[in-house]
Amino acid sequence: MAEQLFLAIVSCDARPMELHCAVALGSDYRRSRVPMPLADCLQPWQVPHVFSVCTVAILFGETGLGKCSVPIMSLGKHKNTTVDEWYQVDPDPDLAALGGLPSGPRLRLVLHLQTGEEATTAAPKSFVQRCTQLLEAASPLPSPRDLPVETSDVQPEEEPEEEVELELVQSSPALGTEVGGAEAAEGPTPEAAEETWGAKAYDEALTQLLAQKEALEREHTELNSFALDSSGYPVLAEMRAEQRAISSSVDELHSEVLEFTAELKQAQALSSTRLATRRRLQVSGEEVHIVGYGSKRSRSFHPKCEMSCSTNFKEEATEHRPSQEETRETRETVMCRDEPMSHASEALRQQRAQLRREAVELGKKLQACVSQADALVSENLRLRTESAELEEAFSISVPQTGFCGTYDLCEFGRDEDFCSSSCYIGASKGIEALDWDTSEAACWLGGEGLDRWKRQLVSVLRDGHALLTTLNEGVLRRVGVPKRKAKEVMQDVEDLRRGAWSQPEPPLKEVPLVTVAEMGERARPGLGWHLVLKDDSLRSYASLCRNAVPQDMAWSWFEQLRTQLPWQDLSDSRYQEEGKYMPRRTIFTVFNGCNCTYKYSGVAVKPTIEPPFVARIREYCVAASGLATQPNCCNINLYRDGRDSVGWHTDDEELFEGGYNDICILSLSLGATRTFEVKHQPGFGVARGSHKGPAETSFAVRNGDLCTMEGKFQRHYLHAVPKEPQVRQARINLTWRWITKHNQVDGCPLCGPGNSRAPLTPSIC
Ligand SMILES: O=C(O)CCC(=O)C(=O)O
Ligand SMILES: [Fe+2]
Repeated sequence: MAEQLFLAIVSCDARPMELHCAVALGSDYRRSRVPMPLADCLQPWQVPHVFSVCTVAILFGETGLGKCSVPIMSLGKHKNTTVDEWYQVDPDPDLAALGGLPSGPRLRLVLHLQTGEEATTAAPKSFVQRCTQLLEAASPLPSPRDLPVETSDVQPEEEPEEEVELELVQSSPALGTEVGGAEAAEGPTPEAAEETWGAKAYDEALTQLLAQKEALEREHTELNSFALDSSGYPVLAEMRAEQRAISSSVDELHSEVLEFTAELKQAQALSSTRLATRRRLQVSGEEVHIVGYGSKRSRSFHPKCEMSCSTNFKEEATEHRPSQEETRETRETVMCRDEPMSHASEALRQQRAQLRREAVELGKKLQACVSQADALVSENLRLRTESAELEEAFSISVPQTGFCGTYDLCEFGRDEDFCSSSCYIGASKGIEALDWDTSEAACWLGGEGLDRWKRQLVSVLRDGHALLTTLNEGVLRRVGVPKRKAKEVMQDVEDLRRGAWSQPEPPLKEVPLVTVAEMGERARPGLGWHLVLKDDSLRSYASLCRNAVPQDMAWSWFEQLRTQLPWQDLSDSRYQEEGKYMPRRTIFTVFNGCNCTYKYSGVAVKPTIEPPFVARIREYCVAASGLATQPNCCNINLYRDGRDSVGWHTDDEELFEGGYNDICILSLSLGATRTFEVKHQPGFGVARGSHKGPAETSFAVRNGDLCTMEGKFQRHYLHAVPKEPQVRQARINLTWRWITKHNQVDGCPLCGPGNSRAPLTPSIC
């Protein structure tokens, strides 16, 4: 449906001489005089979007005095009617900063939002009449009879002249209004306006302000030259000292983490030596058993077994077993008995269990350190931002003293951007190093065995983020670790993770997070955003807004998406029989140059460039949620009927970094009503079968509903849309996400250090 705006600037109660205006709506921009000549008022403005804002700036020559904004939404209730209104002008910050203007002037605008299938480019009669009346009074104009005005209005019957709705806002006495003729009867007295805002007085004030501005700029330049000696700015120096102190605390914490991981490594080494011994002993034990029961296999047991036992084990084994002499004397008897063996292996089992408990404890401590380091890093970031702002204000170039920005190359050989913006010596650094330098990692292996490699790995993973989240068997195999060894390492790592996983997340007051329920309520008050899951200890939230999209619009989007998208049938190589497909159809859209493939549980969904009509749906939904930035990809599912579904899963893929960062996923439901189910993660590293079990929270998702999964939801919770065979209609679901770690393997052009950090809260994502 076409929408166009007619706009006239009738007067400005600041009333200096030679006022001009600049008007912008969407990509259209025009300049004119104040008051606007009628010919300019009759040029319609195409309204690009219901959320567009028309901005009117007032200029004195080239100097901006201020501007006012008219959201198109605010004219929605006055469609096809002429509105005459005074708007407050926000003073230009440069002028306001000089403290010169007591308050902003106001603009008198005549507005007419014209809609309807037959909207023409001709100005509506009521608008033309009103403008002519006011503009003639404000300044000499060409006769309207000379201008190309179409005589028939858009809806002449529905909108007869007498019923024209005019809304007049009364001017404040302080500002007054300068109008003549017919207008004078509607506004405050012209005398009052003259007293306060005479043109002459205004011009003088402006000249004074400009002189004041120049003087301040001179002073500013002088201050800057003085400020080159940073000791002149104790605040800045203090902040630098604080920043240095925090940096060294972060360093201390890292060393602590390194100590913990080294301790763990030692424990692992001890445990694997003992395990190996036990295995050898078990083999020998079996042989004893076989010989004792008269098997034909008659390899000797003692010498071989004893030789292969470590000194360590020998000591333990002798506590439980007869001496060699005794054994020789009673060989037949002893060979029939396996109690000593089972005692020894029981002791080893207990030791192993003890070691695992210790690993869990170490994991907890590690997580506590990681959280503390997180909080310090945020504090550091805050201070850095503040000091950067101060520096910018004073234009001081003081050499950096922290660990950011001082290196040309970071320790992984990346350029300084990689560690400059926050020097987050954490997840991204360790993980990136691992992903990007696999040949380096393989070289560490270099014949020296896994222990050597593990030592290097631990030092690469530094603060433990990657160790806790992204290290998996695949990564180990990629750098050449043999399958069995990779499994062993992962078992230990998962003990560590279990310990860490049970730890609470950092409190909100330390690392703040704003939910979409709050942002949506702020952006669209009364739309109905509320929380359906609030778990502060796990920083996990879900927000819901019923009917965020009006029913008609939602159904028409549903039909458009269903019929126009190139839906794909995916086969999950891990869980699907050959030739069978996942129980839903899918498409993964990307934009802004991203080229990442979406990979999850054995499926690789190639990206499709987001079609323009999907972009419009996205913009609408993001605006309704109050999110500050646009997501850059969307997973779209088509559930053909209630037999289609998605099983328990978490969207913690590396692309979104949701396994360890606060992230946000925004979801729109269209078509049939289905149930959305949520439950806690059973624990990291636990086999998939344990995803069985009932939902803990569930709610219906209906046509036009928006909902979210936020914070660490993807780390701690699972979600699903179960089969509901009674549902006959189709449903489409769009989940918008923010890719923060673009995939190098796919050759995504956005891959690189600058894109590697995940948003910490949805408000800055
Ligand atoms: O259909 C839904 O509501 C959920 C879809 C989902 O979880 C996903 O696409 O990852
Ligand atoms: Fe999901």
